[in-house]
Amino acid sequence: MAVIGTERRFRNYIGGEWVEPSGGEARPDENPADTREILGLFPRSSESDVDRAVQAAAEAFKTWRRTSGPQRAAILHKAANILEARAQEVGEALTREEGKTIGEGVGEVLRGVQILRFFAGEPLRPFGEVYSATNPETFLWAERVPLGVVGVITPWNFPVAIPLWKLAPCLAYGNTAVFKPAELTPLTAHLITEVFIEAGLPPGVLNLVHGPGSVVGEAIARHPKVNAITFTGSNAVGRHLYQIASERGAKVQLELGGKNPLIVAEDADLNLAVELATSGAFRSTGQKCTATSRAIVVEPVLREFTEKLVERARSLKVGPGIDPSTYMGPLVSEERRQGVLQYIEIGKQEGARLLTGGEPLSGGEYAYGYYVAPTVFAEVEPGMRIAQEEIFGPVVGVIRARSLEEAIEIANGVGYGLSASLVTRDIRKAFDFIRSIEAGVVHVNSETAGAEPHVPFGGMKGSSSYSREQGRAAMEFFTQIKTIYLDMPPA
Ligand SMILES: NC(=O)C1=CN([C@@H]2O[C@H](COP(=O)(O)OP(=O)(O)OC[C@H]3O[C@@H](n4cnc5c(N)ncnc54)[C@H](OP(=O)(O)O)[C@@H]3O)[C@@H](O)[C@H]2O)C=CC1
Ligand SMILES: O=C(O)CCC(=O)C(=O)O
Repeated sequence: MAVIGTERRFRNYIGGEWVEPSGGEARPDENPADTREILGLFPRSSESDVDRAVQAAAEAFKTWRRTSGPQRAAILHKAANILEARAQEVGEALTREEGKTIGEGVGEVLRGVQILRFFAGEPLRPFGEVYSATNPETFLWAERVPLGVVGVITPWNFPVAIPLWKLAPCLAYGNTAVFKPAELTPLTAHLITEVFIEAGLPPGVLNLVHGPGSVVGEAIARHPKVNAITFTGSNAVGRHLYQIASERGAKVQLELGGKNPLIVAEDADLNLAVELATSGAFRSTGQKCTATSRAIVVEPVLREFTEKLVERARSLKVGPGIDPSTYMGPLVSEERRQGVLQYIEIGKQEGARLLTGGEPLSGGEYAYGYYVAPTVFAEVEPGMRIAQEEIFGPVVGVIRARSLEEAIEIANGVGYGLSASLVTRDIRKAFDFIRSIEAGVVHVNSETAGAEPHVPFGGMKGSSSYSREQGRAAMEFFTQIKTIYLDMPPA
């Protein structure tokens, strides 16, 4: 693979201009499939860069909030068309800097296009309600108005889709944004910003500040002029941000982790169940908050399901995501790889049986990448750490259940509640599951991962802060309600 070099220095985008950060520090953006490839150097910005971006966003808010819905809709539509035309290029950049396969990379960009198109429609839809007032001379209504400046802090695992499902509603409802992408995926953030600029977004409405979360993210969360924070990422950082931002009165939205179960009922189509478990556990190298990390299987089909799953996991082609025949790429970083390997050790020490995988892949085409083999554990007990904690890698644990009721109890016995799936042919079992499962996104006969852009997305329990993203539900977070009493002046 070609070494691109370190000559391409990128900048922040603030107040309608590409600007150098205040300090001179830069960070190389590497390809996790081949670390010899450096995609560019990105700013390690400071608090003063954040302040500059927030001031620009606050200034731009004064006019952006007064643009008409159709004007905002036109810009988002144009952004969708531009992104669609650049889907292959942006998808390739995504694969090169994050590691997922090219099919998933381009697919994610096209998902981003759908998200933009949905939210381009939002400013054209009703955004208020008219009431009858006690005084017949009073005109009384309540309308949704923007919040102001929103801090958008995003992770690396969906570096196009997640920023877009936050930025599109943020801007559609009349807010301005300070966008801080993950340090591991700055190039896709740069490309998204370019798309908005080309679509005609006025200066200051979207500001991009690269840099470490502990400096840039923290400064956004603490800034008194940032009215709201929308965050996706780890529980530890999410809870920390919630504390500091909500303490000063900012609105906060968190989308956090998951420990998502796929339950296999006795009557399930086992080939389907194995395919759903494989895709849910190993696509994107397991780095999805919606990934399947527990397969909870009822006893009569446990053995057959497990054998088939192991066989399927062993058959997967692991390699650089840019090769179209690859099923599973590398982990995003060495730190993440070590984190996953540590959990595999913990699983072994806890007494779970490692059936396949469990080791880093090295040599040959793996020599310069962060690869771990698709890993299946059996004899996982519900209380084990590998059955309770988010691993965020290509690891799935098979858990035995004596009945569907017990399977659902095990599924609910974790601190998370993002997504869950049941494989069954029995409609009664499906409804029992739908009613009793503690998850924000429920699937029957489909995998735990994936989300349509026009419907609410988010988790229960420790997986989110109750609010939902995407679809019309996004309006709840990105707007506030203004109630207006307009009395006719005396004649
Ligand atoms: N729910 C989900 O979709 C995701 C969950 N995770 C979970 O988190 C684990 C660790 O992943 P990681 O990428 O480190 O997740 P983080 O929560 O650390 O990162 C998410 C975003 O928050 C930023 N951030 C980090 N620290 C702070 C801070 N103190 N104040 C404000 N912003 C901050 C990060 O910046 P920076 O770029 O500097 O890291 C990044 O932009 C994963 O293993 C997984 O379990 C991770 C990604 C997505
Ligand atoms: O399953 C999906 O497509 C969305 C997953 C997600 O939001 C995440 O991993 O952060």
